[in-house]
Formats: sequence, C-alpha cells, structure tokens
Amino acid sequence: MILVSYIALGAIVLLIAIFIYNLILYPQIRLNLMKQKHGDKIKTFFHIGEGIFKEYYTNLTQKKDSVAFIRGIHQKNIKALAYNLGTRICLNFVDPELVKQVHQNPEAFRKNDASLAITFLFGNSILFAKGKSWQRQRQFLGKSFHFEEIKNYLPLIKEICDKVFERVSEKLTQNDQLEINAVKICEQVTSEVVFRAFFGSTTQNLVITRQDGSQIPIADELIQAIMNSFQLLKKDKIALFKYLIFGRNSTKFLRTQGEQSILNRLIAIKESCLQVVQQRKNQLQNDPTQAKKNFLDQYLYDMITNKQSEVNNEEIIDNFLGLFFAGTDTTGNMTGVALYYLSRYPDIQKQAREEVIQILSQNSNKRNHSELFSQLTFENLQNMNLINSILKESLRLIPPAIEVFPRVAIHNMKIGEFQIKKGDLVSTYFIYNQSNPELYQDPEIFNPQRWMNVKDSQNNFNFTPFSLGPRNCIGQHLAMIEGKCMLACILLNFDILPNYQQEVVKELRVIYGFQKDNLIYFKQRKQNN
Ligand code: HEM
Repeated sequence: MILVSYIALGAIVLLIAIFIYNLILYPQIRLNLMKQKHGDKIKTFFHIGEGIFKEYYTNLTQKKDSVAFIRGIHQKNIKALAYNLGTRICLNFVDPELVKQVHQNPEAFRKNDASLAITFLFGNSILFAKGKSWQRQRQFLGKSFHFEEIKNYLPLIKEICDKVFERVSEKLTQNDQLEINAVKICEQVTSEVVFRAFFGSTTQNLVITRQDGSQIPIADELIQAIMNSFQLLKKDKIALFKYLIFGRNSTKFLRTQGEQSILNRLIAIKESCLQVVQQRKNQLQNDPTQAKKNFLDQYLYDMITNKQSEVNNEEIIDNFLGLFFAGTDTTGNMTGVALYYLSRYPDIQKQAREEVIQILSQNSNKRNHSELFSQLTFENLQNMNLINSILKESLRLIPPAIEVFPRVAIHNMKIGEFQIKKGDLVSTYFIYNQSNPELYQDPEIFNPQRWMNVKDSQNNFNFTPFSLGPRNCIGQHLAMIEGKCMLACILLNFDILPNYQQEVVKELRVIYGFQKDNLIYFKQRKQNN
C-alpha cells in the first residue's frame, strides 16, 4: 500500500516537473540560446505562460496602445522577435527578406488552432484549410473574388451605403450631438455586403433564438460568440490550460460550463445556416439553371451539377462564417480609422471631399450629393487617388491585422540564419515595418501624401496589411472598394468632426483597433456644397 502511494506521489511529482520544464525552463533556455547566437538581430520576450500577451496587456494599461512597444523597438539589425506562448516558442519575423521566405512557402506550415469559436465555426473554411483542400477552395472562391467580378458588387455596396447612412441622417435630425461609433457604423455596411454577396436575396434576416427566447441577428451573435470565446480563455483557467495543451481538441473532454455555453451558441449559429443552405439546395435541385451569381448558389450549383464536386454543406457554411469573420470587422476598422483621422485633420478632409465632388461631377452636371453618389462608377473609384491614399495610410498606422495567424512549423527548417524546430510557431509582424522610421519618415504622423505617387503594385514587403504570397487576403479588392465607397458617401453627406471627450485607446483584441470608437461626430451637410 505504501509502495503504491509512493509510486502515485512519484508520478505526480514527475508530471509537475515535466509541466514546469515545458512551461518555464524549455522556452527560457531556447530564448536565451537564440539571444546568445543572434545577438542584436533578435529581440526576445519571456513571461511564464502568457509570453507576448503580457507585453500587449502592460502596454495597453500603461501606454494606451497594446503594440506601443513594437512601435518603439526599431533598430537597424533586428530581423525577428522571439517569445514564448504557453509551452511553445514563436519567431515573428520582421526582416522583409525573411518575411518573404515565410510567405512564399505556405506548405511548410499549418495555421495554429485559434479559439473554440473560430475553430468550430470555420475550422474547415479556406482560412484554415491546408494543402490540396486549400488549393481547391482558393481556386473556387478566387473566381468570385477576381477583380473583374468584384466590380459587379458596386451597385450592392452603394445601395447598402445609402441605406445605412440615411439612417444616420435621420438620427441626426433628432439629435445633432449624436456621438458616432465610426467602426460600428462602417461594420453595418461591411457585414451586410458579405451577407448579401454570399446569400444573395435567399435570406434577408437570419436570426438566432437564444436560450432565454430573445432573438438576435446572426451577424451580431457571430461576432459576440467569437469575442466571448476569446474572453473565456482569459477568465476560465481550466479552459485556457486545456487549450494550450490540446488546441482544437481541448473542448472534446472535461468541458467546462463556459465552454459548453459557448458551444451551444455556436451549434445554434451553424444550424440556422444549415437550414438556409438546405432550403436553397432543394429549390436548385429542381432547376440548377436558376442559380444566381452569389456564393451560395455557386457552391450549390457545383454540388448539384458536378459529379466530382468535393463541396459539402459543412464547407459552404464554414466559408460563409469564415468570409464574414475575415471581411466584416477588418474592413469596418480600416474605414472607421480613416474617419477618425479625417476628423483630426480637417484640411485633408476638405481635400478628400473636393476630390470626390470633382470626380463625380464629371459624370453629370448634377450638384445634388445623393444624385452624385448614385452615379458613382467603378472607374470613378479608381481615380480617387487621395481617398485611396487615406485608406492606405490608415492601414499603415492602425492595421486591423498586425500579423498573420501564427503558423505551426510542420518540420525542422531554416528561415535565413534562424533555426526553426518542428512545432515552433512562426509569424510575421506587419506593424513593425509599417511603423519603422527608416522606411516611413515621421511614422506616427497621418500623412496620406506619402502614398500619392506610389503605385499600388509598388507596395513591397514593408507594407503588407493584406499579407502576401499565395495565402494573401482574397478579399482585399472588395475591402478597398467598400472603403472608398463608404468614404465617398460620408464625405458627400457629412462633415466629420472630432470627439475629444473620448480617450483614444488602441487595443489588440481579435483584431487591432480602437477600444471605444465613439471618436467622431457627423454634421449633416447641405445638399449642394
Ligand atoms: C481591410 C480589410 C482586410 C484586411 C486588413 C484583411 C487582412 C487579411 C490578412 C492579413 C490575411 C492573411 C491571414 C493569414 O494568412 O493568417 C487575410 C486573409 C484572408 N482574407 Fe482578408 N482582410 C480584409 C478584408 C477581407 C474581406 C473583405 C474578405 C472577404 C469578404 C477577406 C477574406 C479573406 C480570406 C478568405 C483570407 C484567407 C485567404 C487564404 O488563406 O487563402 N478579407 N486577410
């Protein structure tokens, strides 16, 4: 009996020792060795378990910007930042040549499992697919995201802009001191664009019924569930511990109450989507020629008419949720950030409005702003050089994605002179180069002029808000069209004024942006000036 107790005790001590080794000693030793070997070419960070997240958190509380330390870290020689994340080591490259190497070799990595919601909702979408499955999905979706196809969404985007900003005008007639949530307002446009591009007019109001009986639009529930699943990892230590060790399989056993509650909500989201997909499939099965241009119909058409089709219901739903996640918050933030800067730089705002009016006035001699906007064409958007530069400068200063999703190395390899071990995490920090004073003079200043004579195709590895290489952002053209359209519509209808009452805090959550975005006011403009 005593022997059994000793063995049990020995086993527990051994497990604790292994845990401490993996969590503390192993990452610390590796980081120290890297520092010794690479000297000032690498900057290392170690905080037990939390790694770089501790830096984000400290910078947020002390400097009101989660990534302030990256903005201030630049030195000539730095090629990578290295840190621990749980029991793993992450190398985050900043040297443009090494950034290029990482992104030109996507097959050497798989994307790391993100939170419960992300994995459950779109773990099978293009965002997380790998190898042949990713190639097939990218080819399929690539057709619809082709520049020439994306042009066709302009009337839809204009219609949604009109609707959303008309609602703002109505609210302003009741309260002209209305604080405007710059990002949230833009997200009303971007979420509806993705929704309608995917489902067409198949479904108007996809709503989820919650356990308490209340109803919530799927778009809102999706965003909230993803946020809550990240918050769960902060609050629920058991969930965090399981996640750090078992990744996407962590919720399959010993489920905590928090995990179960989020899982129930995620299941409800997927079931609602499935109903829509099934209904439409039944309709198209009778007559596939009725398929429209939207994503759902294109998927179903392939499923019904192509005997070799590998598309299934799960892939369709995961891709709707994946595109919604990838395209809504990101594009909303880019445009919301631009509005914030325009409120703080009235001269640039004035020039931007003049550009819009001057270009749209060429279409007709109409001076009424809503008529001008109704005639906006794709060519007009392409000629809006200042508006384009304002969006690029906003993406440079506050990029919605400061890096790519961390990748897991699937075998040992070298990136430049840096040795990567199988299982290490690898990423690339866009924010480092985009705030580097050697590349951008006065990098903290909002100066769209710096882009005015730079062709979009000239952007190199120092400006990569949409990532780069074969797995770059498939939706970047759509995002820019939406952003330009929203800015044109807003500049025609409103003066954008700053709200100095609200402190500006830049926080890294699922994406990077303002903690509170009630940073501007709109003042209705007269129709003819
Ligand atoms: C300003 C807006 C946007 C920004 C800053 C942005 C940024 C990014 C970045 C950095 C990646 C690479 C992620 C990684 O490899 O880990 C990415 C990928 C992706 N984005 Fe975007 N994105 C934006 C808008 C959109 C839109 C509007 C859509 C579609 C509706 C979209 C769909 C996607 C998809 C599907 C991928 C995965 C591509 C693949 O793995 O092949 N994005 N985006």
